[in-house]
Amino acid sequence: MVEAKKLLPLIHLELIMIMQNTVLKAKGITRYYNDKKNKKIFHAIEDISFSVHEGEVVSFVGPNGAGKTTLLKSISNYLVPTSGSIKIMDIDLLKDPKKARRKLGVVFGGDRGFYNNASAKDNLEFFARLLYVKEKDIKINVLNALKTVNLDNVANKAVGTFSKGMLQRLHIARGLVNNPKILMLDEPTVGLDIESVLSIRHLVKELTKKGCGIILTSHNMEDIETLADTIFLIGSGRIHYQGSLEGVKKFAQVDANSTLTQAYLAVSDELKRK
Ligand SMILES: Nc1ncnc2c1ncn2[C@@H]1O[C@H](COP(=O)(O)OP(=O)(O)OP(=O)(O)O)[C@@H](O)[C@H]1O
Repeated sequence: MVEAKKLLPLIHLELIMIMQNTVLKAKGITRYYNDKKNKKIFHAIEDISFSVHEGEVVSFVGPNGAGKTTLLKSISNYLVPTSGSIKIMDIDLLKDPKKARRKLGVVFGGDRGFYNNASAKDNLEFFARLLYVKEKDIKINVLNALKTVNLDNVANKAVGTFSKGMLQRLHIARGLVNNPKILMLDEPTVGLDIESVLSIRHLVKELTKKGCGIILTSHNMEDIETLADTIFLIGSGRIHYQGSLEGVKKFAQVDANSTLTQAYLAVSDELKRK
């Protein structure tokens, strides 16, 4: 029989390998906007490169207008970057968006986005078809997504009867119907009561255990503190720092017991500078 002691380094190595599998690689992402009023070109994001690995949660933190939305829209195929490359599981998003999109889940959340008179199951089946999920996989994918977010018991209920927390979990299920390797979660806890917030955070952790890479945006710093493995400080369209929560605190030169909010406030002026 193999001793547990000998197995431990192997398990550790396996964990490191899981972390090393890249699910998204963005290189040199730049996006200009045509500022017609002032007759000039405005650089919203400039030369941004980063990777997301299996089971990793990454978050972008920065002031209003830093370029977060532009970046997220670029890497989720809602906006074409002016230059740069984005690979999702080695598929080029810009050259083969339809194929790359199959590996990607995008969750915007909010009160809208579903047909209120239709059931949760029918809504998700509809969105699965829009995402080109194969017809033979639709029913099982939808059921699995509903189970993951703990809504399988209300699969046949009309979405209009759902609470805010249930609706938010349904949004996440919608993002999961194509079994994505990477999930983008935009403000997943906004407007929720504390129990729902905790259930969403728990859900995010469960998804990472299954190997899903997650890009999380949130104005709730506690979400980021509890969930993010890697934090990107973004300002004026550039990444100023990338690292762990501890790393961010060191970068901001705040006490190790400080919160992310305190660390952020210590560098927010610097982030706003051009
Ligand atoms: N369609 C557009 N045309 C011109 N400028 C734009 C456009 N969209 C965004 N911008 C500008 O690009 C910059 C980055 O905007 P973006 O929305 O990406 O920032 P953000 O970090 O998401 O901000 P917020 O936290 O307020 O949502 C801002 O200065 C914004 O005014």
